[in-house]
Amino acid sequence: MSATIVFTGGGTAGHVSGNLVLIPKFLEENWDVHYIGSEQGIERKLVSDHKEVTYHTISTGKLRRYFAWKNVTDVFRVMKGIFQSYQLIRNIKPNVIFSKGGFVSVPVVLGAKLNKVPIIIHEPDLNLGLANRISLPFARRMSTTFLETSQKNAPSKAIYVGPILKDGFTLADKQRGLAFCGFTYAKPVLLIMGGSLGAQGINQVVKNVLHELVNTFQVVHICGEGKVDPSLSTLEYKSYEFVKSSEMPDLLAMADVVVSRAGSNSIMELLTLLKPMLLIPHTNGGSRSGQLAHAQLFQQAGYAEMLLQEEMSDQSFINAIMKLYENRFTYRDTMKQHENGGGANKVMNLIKEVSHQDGRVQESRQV
Ligand SMILES: CC(=O)N[C@H]1[C@@H](OP(=O)(O)OP(=O)(O)OC[C@H]2O[C@@H](n3ccc(=O)[nH]c3=O)[C@H](O)[C@@H]2O)O[C@H](CO)[C@@H](O)[C@@H]1O
Repeated sequence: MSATIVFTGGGTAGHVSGNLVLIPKFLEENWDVHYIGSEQGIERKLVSDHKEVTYHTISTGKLRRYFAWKNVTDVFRVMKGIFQSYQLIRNIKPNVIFSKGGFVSVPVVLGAKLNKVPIIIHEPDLNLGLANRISLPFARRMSTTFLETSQKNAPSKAIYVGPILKDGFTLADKQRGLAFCGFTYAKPVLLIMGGSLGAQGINQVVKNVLHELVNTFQVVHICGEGKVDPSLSTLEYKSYEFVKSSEMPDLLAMADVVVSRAGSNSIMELLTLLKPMLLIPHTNGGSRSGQLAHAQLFQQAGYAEMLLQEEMSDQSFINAIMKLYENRFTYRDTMKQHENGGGANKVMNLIKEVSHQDGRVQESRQV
């Protein structure tokens, strides 16, 4: 092994996806790759596809910005997680820790700091997430998906790299996407996705207006775990709980227009594939301002239309989709002017640079 890396991040797919892009690249270069995540979180399932990665679990608690009794018990769970991370990292002796954020990452970052292991965090959102806000003072560097984030937060540590996208996006294939859904070229395709955890509000409105949507489109809908309604399935409407990340690029390539939450990775993938998008930002809980800011930025740039969930009705949903479809070529032309490639390689170089600066790569070779 040339060196050892520990990845962390989880809670939603958005806090794992960049890691899933980087892991195969480090494995290819013979790094010893470990992941520290939670027992039940989505990260465990997603990372399990990579058999060469050693997955370690720690106790975690949710970071809430509001008062709840669970905050009290969660303090103890987080303390336990810090202790477990400290011991794990002391045994693994990694050269570097890479954190993609989410609440599971905080104990790992603190455990790394206590072991004096260099930490790099990646911030995928325009506004710093709570976990990364806590982690930033302990991190050596922070890579960012948005240029504005690197300019506004700790510019001496921050480096803009753009989104960490799967290589699959450059090879995405419309025909494979159509075959996956059993669709044809007869009608345009509308892809509806409610973020990696699904979106109940969007699912309900889709159900209400499906009969109208299929007059114009073939519709593929990613609903979230346990939310598929098999009684709605037809030749022109396919729904899935979650689509494997290896299959996602083909599904996006197949779409003529997309309705989506405004999670950072999703909107950057759509921008890369020049997909006109109707963004319905997540409006509950902590990430409210985060997704709203993304949607506003993309709307102002001319890449997207935005519809607020609290203002959404069956009719406004249909109207927004039809407007998007009618103006699809204008959105595409505007998106062509945006350049956001190469993020994964830039982060990889940063990780190697920090590992080497620290001198630990040479040390571990001698062992
Ligand atoms: C509710 C919430 O907290 N949302 C946050 C979460 O979003 P969320 O977890 O939805 O993350 P993103 O939209 O950023 O990314 C989702 C990723 O999952 C993939 N995918 C999605 C569906 C599917 O069936 N298969 C699949 O592979 C997408 O291609 C994408 O790569 O993390 C993002 C990144 O920090 C934030 O911007 C969001 O605000």
